[in-house]
Amino acid sequence: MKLTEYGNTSTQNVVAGLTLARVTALNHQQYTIVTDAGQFSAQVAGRMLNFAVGPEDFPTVGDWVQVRLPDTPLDLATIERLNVRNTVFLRKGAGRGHEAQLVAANVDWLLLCMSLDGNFNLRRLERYLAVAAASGAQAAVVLTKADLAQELPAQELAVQYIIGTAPLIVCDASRQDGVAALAEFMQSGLTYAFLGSSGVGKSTLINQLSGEQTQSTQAVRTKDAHGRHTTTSRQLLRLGNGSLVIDTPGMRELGLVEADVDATFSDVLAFAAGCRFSDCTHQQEPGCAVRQAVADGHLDAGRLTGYLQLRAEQAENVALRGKTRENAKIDRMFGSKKQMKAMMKVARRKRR
Ligand SMILES: Nc1nc2c(ncn2[C@@H]2O[C@H](COP(=O)(O)OP(=O)(O)OP(=O)(O)O)[C@@H](O)[C@H]2O)c(=O)[nH]1
Ligand SMILES: [Zn+2]
Repeated sequence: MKLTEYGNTSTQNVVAGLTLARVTALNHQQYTIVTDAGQFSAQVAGRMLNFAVGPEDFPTVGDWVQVRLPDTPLDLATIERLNVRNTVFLRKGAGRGHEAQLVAANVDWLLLCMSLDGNFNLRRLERYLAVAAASGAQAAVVLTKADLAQELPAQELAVQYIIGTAPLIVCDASRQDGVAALAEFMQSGLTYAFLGSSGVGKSTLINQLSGEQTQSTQAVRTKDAHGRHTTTSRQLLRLGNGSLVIDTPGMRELGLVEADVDATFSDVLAFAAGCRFSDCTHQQEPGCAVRQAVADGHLDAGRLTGYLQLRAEQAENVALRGKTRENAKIDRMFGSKKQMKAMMKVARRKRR
């Protein structure tokens, strides 16, 4: 095995005694890495754990890392350093927490998957595009289950309007050559991450792309409470054509963490330039050119709804993130907010 088969090797200097590696799998804090010397299980060095402030400080699938190799191949390698990322894809953690969750790093193309059946939703696609725009990776849209589409040409047109010049690939995995267009799109040496709601057919596409070749490295699958198969761990696979693929767990909902909403709504912004007030929220102000465009039929009302929704969510996130950061800083400096208050009390007493 050659590490160069696992992507365009990071150019960062490797510290003496350490070895360059790429993270190819992550399952419950257990890493799998590849190096020129082969594949190893790995753990994160204690030193890295101590200095980690947020989830971004931990390696994730796709990361380039520097490791200390074990004496025997059966022992764990130790990840000592995390190389600077070209791109990173974050999502809001599941549940009530606002912690960001790393999905994948050093991805060249995000393949935003949406099925053409009942799951088809343009507002959700806008959400994925906004997150993709902030990731640094390029985005392409993959429409799946074409065999179940009710009105394929109209759906394609609607998607094309939203994504502008981004590539659009339509797949029908129920047909023999249903993923041929996708296979042709994917280039050797580049890293692709499939993103999309649970059940849109990501794993099916990946299996068809890889054929028999990845049997031994198949993503770990477990049955969830409902007895459905769900992708639970993330894995970077090398396809026969040399391209690298990251399957990500299906998401019920993609929460915005880092997002570039404006980048996704150039049509809305173009109309907004004509609003009477430069800080127009396009909701009730007089002289709003965006609402006028909707009234005149020049702009789809759904676009404005999608834009306002994502903008509001983004604003809420920025505020929340500031708070989370502040708390993390306090914890780092004082151990906890309680300790900080106790120390401030002592300091005030001393000053008197
Ligand atoms: N009719 C039809 N069914 C498909 C197609 N592609 C996938 N399916 C079916 O859709 C279901 C879900 O497919 P998966 O590939 O497991 O979906 P996934 O996106 O990987 O789901 P998660 O692992 O939960 O994220 C399976 O029953 C597939 O057989 C398609 O092109 N046409
Ligand atoms: Zn306006």
